[in-house]
Amino acid sequence: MPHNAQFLTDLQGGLIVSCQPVDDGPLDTIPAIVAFAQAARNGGARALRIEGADNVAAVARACDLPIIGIIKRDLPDSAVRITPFIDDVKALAAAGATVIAVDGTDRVRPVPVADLLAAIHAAGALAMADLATEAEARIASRLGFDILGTTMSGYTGGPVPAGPDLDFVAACRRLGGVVVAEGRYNTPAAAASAISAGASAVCVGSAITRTEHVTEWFRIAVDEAVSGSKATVLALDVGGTKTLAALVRNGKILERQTIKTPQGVGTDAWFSTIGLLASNWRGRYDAVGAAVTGVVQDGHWSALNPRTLAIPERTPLVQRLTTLFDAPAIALNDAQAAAWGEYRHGAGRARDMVFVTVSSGIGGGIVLQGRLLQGANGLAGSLGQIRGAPASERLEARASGFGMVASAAALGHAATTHEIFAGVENGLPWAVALLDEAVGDLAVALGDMQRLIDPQVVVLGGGIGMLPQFRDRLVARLLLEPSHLRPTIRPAVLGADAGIIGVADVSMARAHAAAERHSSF
Ligand SMILES: CC(=O)N[C@H](C=O)[C@@H](O)[C@H](O)[C@H](O)COP(=O)(O)O
Repeated sequence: MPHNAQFLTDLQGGLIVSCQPVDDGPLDTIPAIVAFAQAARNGGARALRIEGADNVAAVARACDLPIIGIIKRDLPDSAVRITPFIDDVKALAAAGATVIAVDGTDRVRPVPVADLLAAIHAAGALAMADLATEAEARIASRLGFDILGTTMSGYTGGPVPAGPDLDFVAACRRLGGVVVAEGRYNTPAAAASAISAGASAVCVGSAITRTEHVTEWFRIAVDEAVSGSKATVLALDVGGTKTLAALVRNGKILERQTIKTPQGVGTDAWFSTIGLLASNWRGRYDAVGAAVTGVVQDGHWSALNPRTLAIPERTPLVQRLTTLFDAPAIALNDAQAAAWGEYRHGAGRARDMVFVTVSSGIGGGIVLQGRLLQGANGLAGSLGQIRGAPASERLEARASGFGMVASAAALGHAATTHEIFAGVENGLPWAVALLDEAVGDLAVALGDMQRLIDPQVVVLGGGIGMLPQFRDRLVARLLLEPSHLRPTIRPAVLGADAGIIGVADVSMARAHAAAERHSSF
């Protein structure tokens, strides 16, 4: 193993291979990780990035390359995942890591970054900071980290960008020291561009050791070539107040328009308004997907909560959309669609996940073993509809935006949700008590849901669910659950786009399946 200072010199201009297979996938085993490490060495990698103390120890025994060690944890009360604890640092050092990387982002964390850095140096290892912004890089550099890594850029909120963050590499370069470009260097050309942008070394993971991801990249390219234009979806998200229409291709929104959802105009007028919304996109899409508030069963749409949107019982939505847009159409409940969107392109990339949206109402969606559950009647995942006890009202009537506004009114406060949250911010006791009660109700429901479905992650979205005031309180309440029964909450990353991205994905998959059934080979 090279001496530390020598390692930093040797790393200049080198390729680091991150051997982190897809979690729980068939290659997520110690022998496979060791094999990846040896293969990377044979291919000319200068160093390895390995997750988990056991994996680091096994790779250190079998391969003579220096190791950047990390431990990833999903914490209930912090979004920080990479090496959050001093004990993690000690375990990695004992396992043989030359460098130990920690999340260096400016987020709520269990142990200050400076303490982790001191522990790494005390253990005789080099320290790498995994960063997302220039401000964080400046702090990490000042603290004395040996390596600045661009690892976290694009992963601290919002949709993950398609390409790497070369500007951030250049910004780190300007700070001086050793810079590792990491994150979405998915092609040799992208890795080379990192060096041109000023990186000392490039770390590549998914493109080399996540076979599932690479397969998917190829599969999408082949699908597009096979189906030609069969890849653009006109996606609609019909909510109680707003309707969003977009052209979506492979999880990316190409163009979008929003209108106020037509209310009380009758079904025919309603459909012609929706038709007009997309009239200038005619000929540019091959399939249609609608994510709608309410229940969709066999292509028929019914209101679950007529207060949100009054539509006639069993409106033949799919048939009307097919005729209106002259393209194959599908429809899904909006929360189910958003669940699929977050699962495929957002924060829910786990085998089993539940999506919960808290906004004016409460909705949910369940993805188990990679399949979206719709249920026999289209109701699967309708968390807002559960009662909990015979005399109880639905959860939605208590813990949603509508519910909180009604509770405030019952207490004599005519307040909007916005005003309730402002009241919480200003410490008004009635507002704080009301929010705590809503959060308490949701925490019980999520605890019960965890017992029933046992997902790996629960992605929390919706205008209210995304508010830190709401999420932090919910996470704190869930800490009262025993750890093995406690949901792991992750903030949604697709925001208001989750529904259209999800429904477009399902619509595209159905269009491909139909094309395959009709193809002649
Ligand atoms: C954000 C985060 O947690 N990144 C992780 C850090 O270890 C890994 O999941 C990445 O695979 C690694 O950074 C390499 O990046 P890419 O797989 O894009 O080549």
